[in-house]
Amino acid sequence: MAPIKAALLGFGTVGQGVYEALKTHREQLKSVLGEEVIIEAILVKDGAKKRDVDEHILVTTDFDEVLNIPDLQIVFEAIVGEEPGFTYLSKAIEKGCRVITANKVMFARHGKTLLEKAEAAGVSVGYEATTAGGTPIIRSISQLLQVNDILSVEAILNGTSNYILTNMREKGSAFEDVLKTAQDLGYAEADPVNDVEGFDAFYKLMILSELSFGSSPNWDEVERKGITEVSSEQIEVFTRWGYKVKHLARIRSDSGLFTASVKPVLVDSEHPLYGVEDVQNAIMVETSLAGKVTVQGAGAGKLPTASAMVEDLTYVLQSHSGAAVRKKQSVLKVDSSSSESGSSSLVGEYVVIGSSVGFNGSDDIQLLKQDVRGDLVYLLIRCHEETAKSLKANSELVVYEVAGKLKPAEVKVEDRDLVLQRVINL
Ligand SMILES: NC(=O)C1=CN([C@@H]2O[C@H](COP(=O)(O)OP(=O)(O)OC[C@H]3O[C@@H](n4cnc5c(N)ncnc54)[C@H](OP(=O)(O)O)[C@@H]3O)[C@@H](O)[C@H]2O)C=CC1
Ligand SMILES: N[C@@H](CC=O)C(=O)O
Repeated sequence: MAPIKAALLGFGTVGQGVYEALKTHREQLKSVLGEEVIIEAILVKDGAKKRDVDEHILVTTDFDEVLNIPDLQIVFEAIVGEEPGFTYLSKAIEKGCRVITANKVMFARHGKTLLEKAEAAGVSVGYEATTAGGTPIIRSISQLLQVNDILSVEAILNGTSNYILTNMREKGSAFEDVLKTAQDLGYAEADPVNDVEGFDAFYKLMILSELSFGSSPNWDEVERKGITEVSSEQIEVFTRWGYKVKHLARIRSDSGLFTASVKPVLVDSEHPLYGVEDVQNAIMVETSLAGKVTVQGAGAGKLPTASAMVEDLTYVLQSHSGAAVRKKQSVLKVDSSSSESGSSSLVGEYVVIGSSVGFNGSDDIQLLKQDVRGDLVYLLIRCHEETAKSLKANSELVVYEVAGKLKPAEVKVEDRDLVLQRVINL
């Protein structure tokens, strides 16, 4: 039988990982697929750069040369940005190729269209690598949880951010130094602003939303924050209080009404994602039958990401449908909101940091812990969600939510006057 002809778009961290994995796992692939997989062409941006690849491989900057390869079956895409990735994959699908992508910026925006195009063309799209690197979350949801309804997803989705936060806490490293290491290790995006400002985790969350709920919230209305505001001093105070800062991406759909956010949140040792460290990602999916299912693995890097792409080979070669294979849940009403549900009947715990923190006029604040560092006051408080919202709106204050502490308002908020007195007198 003839070998399976493939092309590789991009030869950076991920592209090189795919190239290496196909070589080192050639026998395993052959026994699973029944054929060898041969890379015929590699598309790059800089045609002058020397590439260490087998002689028979066409290295080009011209995508048409790639498309014109006779009997091309697979296109792996690992380039950067929405375009030209979307156009290239659209053309490849129209030509009857199966495509496998790691490009989440592109897939978050155009995934639905690509899946529809693939459906029409009778081919399939593998996108496991777009979300959480080597962690097999896409196929876990799409193929192993087809009957369950998905109620919510709570996840650590950016390996770079988790790596930075872990190293700041455990080794006392400076933010910029760890970011540089994450870049050297191939974890970070070509523009690391995508990682540290929360865009990357946001795109992944939107991909998971489409897959889990069949739709996603209005992007502009999802609260998105990165980790650049998290300081070493904050981490030190939180550690003494028994908390870690984790960059959490969360989405819930209640009868089609979304609640979603991507931001740094404090977690205590009871939280299921407390122990997820370094470049690891973890995704906790709350389901109607199976309860909470958590998948954890390397969230970034050359070989874990390549693993996701190479594992997609079996899926795209065996499946003839481009559609997201998980059944769509009925969406009664699609609305969007920020992290807060809008209900004032919830009480949660928050850390508020500021140089002069006072809560005059608030009627529901309970002080749980406090610390003072130089000019800054750190307060752990319990209050209504609405109060937290107004604190967050104050640009003089930094406010972190403590995950898992939002509870119905029957939780008693005690000693209001006494607490207010203490807070104001700090
Ligand atoms: N790094 C990781 O851990 C992960 C990355 N991803 C995603 O995978 C993709 C690739 O990431 P990564 O390998 O880290 O990025 P790199 O910056 O290391 O590599 C990007 C590659 O794409 C090529 N490229 C960029 N733009 C074009 C273009 N317009 N036309 C042709 N080739 C182009 C570059 O060419 P040249 O070599 O000539 O510069 C380079 O080879 C991104 O979409 C990223 O978000 C997904 C999961 C994990
Ligand atoms: N830059 C990303 C790479 C994987 O998607 C990350 O750090 O998670």
